Amino acid sequence: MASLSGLFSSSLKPSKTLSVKALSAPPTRGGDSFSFPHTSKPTHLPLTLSASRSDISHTDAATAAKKELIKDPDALWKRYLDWLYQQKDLGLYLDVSRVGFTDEFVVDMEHRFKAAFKAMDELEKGSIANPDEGRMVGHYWLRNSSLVPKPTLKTLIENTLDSICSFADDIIAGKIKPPSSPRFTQILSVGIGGSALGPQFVAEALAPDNPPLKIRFIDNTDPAGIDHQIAQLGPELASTLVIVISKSGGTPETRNGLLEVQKAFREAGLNFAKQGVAITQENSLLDNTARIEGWLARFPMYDWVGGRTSVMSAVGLLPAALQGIDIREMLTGAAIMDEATRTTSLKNNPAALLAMCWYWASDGVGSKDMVILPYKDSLLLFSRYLQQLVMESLGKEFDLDGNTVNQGLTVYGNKGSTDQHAYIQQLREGVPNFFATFIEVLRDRPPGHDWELEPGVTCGDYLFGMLQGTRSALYANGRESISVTIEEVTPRSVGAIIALYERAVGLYASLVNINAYHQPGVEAGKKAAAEVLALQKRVLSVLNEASCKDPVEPLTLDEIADRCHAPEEIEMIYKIIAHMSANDRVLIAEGSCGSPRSVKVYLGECNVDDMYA
Ligand SMILES: O=P(O)(O)OC[C@H]1O[C@H](O)[C@H](O)[C@@H](O)[C@@H]1O
Repeated sequence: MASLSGLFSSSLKPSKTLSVKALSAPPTRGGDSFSFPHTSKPTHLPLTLSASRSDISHTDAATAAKKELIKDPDALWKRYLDWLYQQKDLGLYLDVSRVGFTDEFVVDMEHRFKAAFKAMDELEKGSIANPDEGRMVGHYWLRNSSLVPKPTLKTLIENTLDSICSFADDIIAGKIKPPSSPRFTQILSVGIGGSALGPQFVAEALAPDNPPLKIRFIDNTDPAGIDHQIAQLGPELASTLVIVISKSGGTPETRNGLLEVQKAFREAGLNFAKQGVAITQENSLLDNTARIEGWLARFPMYDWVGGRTSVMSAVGLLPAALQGIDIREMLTGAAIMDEATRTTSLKNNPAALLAMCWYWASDGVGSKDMVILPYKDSLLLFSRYLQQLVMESLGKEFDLDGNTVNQGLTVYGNKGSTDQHAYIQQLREGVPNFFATFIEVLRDRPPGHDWELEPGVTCGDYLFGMLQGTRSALYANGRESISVTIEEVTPRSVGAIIALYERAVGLYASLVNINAYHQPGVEAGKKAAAEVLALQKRVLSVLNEASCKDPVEPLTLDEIADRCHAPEEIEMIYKIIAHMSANDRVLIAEGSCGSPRSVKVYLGECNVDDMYA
C-alpha cells in the first residue's frame, strides 16, 4: 500500500515561487521521507488576509479576515503543502490548511507556545502540574516508563503492564475460569466517565468481529439500563468477568452498578467474588472491598493519572487485552506520538498545530465549537471520548491566576457520512459557530476484500468523496476545518490519536492559562445530588411516621415540607413525590387528586422501625 508520503514525490513542483515571509526561525521537518521540493525555507503563502494585531485577542480585522478565507485554488494547494504535517512511522497526517490563521498570528503565538512547551516539559519531568490537587500528571509515563521521575513508579508501571498481559492471556486460554463454566466468554465493565469512555472508544474502534470475550458496559445508575445489560447476558452471566473500574473507588453510579450486578449474581446462585475484578486506587473503598471479599484480581490506578487520561492504564488496557486487542501496539503508537509532540518546533508538532488552530478558531475563549467528524464507523465514539478529554480539561471557571475566565471548548459529533443526513445542513449554511475536524481513514477494507459496486467506484470511494465534498463545501462557505488522516484503524493509530489529543489539550490549556487536570465542577454536581437524596430520606421519614398512624394520615406537599422543616424545598419535594409515585413507592389518597398542592400521599406500608431515620 503506497503511503501518502509515497504520493508526494519530486514530481510535485510548485508552479511558481511566491514572495513569502519566512518565519524567524524556519522550522525543519522531522526526519521523515515526506517532503516537498519547494524552497529550503518554509514558505507561507501571501494570504488574502491583512489582519495584524499587537496582541492575540482577535480584532475586528482578524474576524473580518476569518471570513476572507483563501479562494485561489493554487494558493490553497500551496498552503496545504506548506502546512501538511506527516508522521511516517504512524502513517498519520494533519492538515490545518483550511484554518485561516495568519502568519502574524503564528508569530504572535510563539511566546505562548514557548511557555506551553516549557510547562509540558516540566510536567513530564514530574512537576506538580495539577496545582489545585497538588498532583503530578503522569499519563505520558504509562507509555514510556523511562520518563518516570521515581524508580518505584517505573517498576509499578512495568509490573502492572506485565500482570495485565498475563492475566488476560490466562483468562483467554481458560487457565483462569469461572466456577461453573469452562471459560470466560463475556466482560461486563462497570464504571463511568473516564472509567468507561476510554474502554468504550477502544472497544468500538478495535475489538475484532469475534473477540475472545465480548464486552458490554454499565456506565450509569439507570436501573433499566442495568437490567437490560444483565438480561442480555442471560445465562452467560455465569461466564462473565465483571470489571469494576473506579479511580476514586467511591463514585455513586459505579457503586450502584456493582450492587445491582452482585444482586443478579446472588439471584443466579453465582459467587461474584470468583468473577469480579477491581481497577482502582490502592486502599480505596472499592479496593478494600475487592480485597476483603477475595475478588479474582485487582489492578492499580494512580493519583497521577486522571480519569480522562487513564485509557493507557489498566482502565483501558485490561478490557482491551481481554478482547484480543494488541495493547502493546496501542502503547507504542501513543509513545511515538508523544515523542513527535515533544518538539518545540510548532510546524513539526501536530499537537501544537491543533492547539494553535483551536485558539485561532475559537479566539482562545471557546467562541466556536469543535465538531468531530470521523468518516469511519469504528471511530464513532471518538467524539464522545473527546467530550470528556477536552471539556472536562478545558471547561474551567478560573485560570491559574484566579481570574474568572469560564474557559472551554465544546465538542460534539458522531460520524460521517451519516451526519450529512442530520446536522451538517446547519454546519454548511447555518450559524457559523464551529470548526470541524475530519478524521479520515485511508484504508477502506483489508487487502483483497474490496469490490466495485459500480464501474471504477467502491463503497469506500463514496465515503471518501463525502468527506472531501463536505470539507470543500464547508470551506467554500467560510467554515474552517482540520483534517487528521490515518492509513487505517489499528491499535497503533488509535493509541496515536489518543496521545495526539491528550497533548493538544495540555498545550492548549497552557495557552489559555488554566489547569487541565482537575474537575472542581464535578464535585459540585455530586454534592447537589447528595443533598437531593438527603431530602428524600427526610420526606420518607415524615411519610413513614404519618403512615404508621391508625388511621393512616396522608399528607399534602405543604404538610410534608413543613414537617421536613424545608418549606423552601417544596418544589424538590414535589419532584421527589412525583418520582416515587411513578414507581409505586408512595400512594395517592382517595379523592385527593387535583393540583399538586391538594394531593395527599402516604406510604403503602409503614415501617415501625423507621429505616429512614
Ligand atoms: O473513576 P472514578 O473515580 O469512578 O471517576 C469517574 C469519573 O468521575 C468524575 O466524573 C470525574 O470528573 C471524571 O474525571 C471521572 O472519570
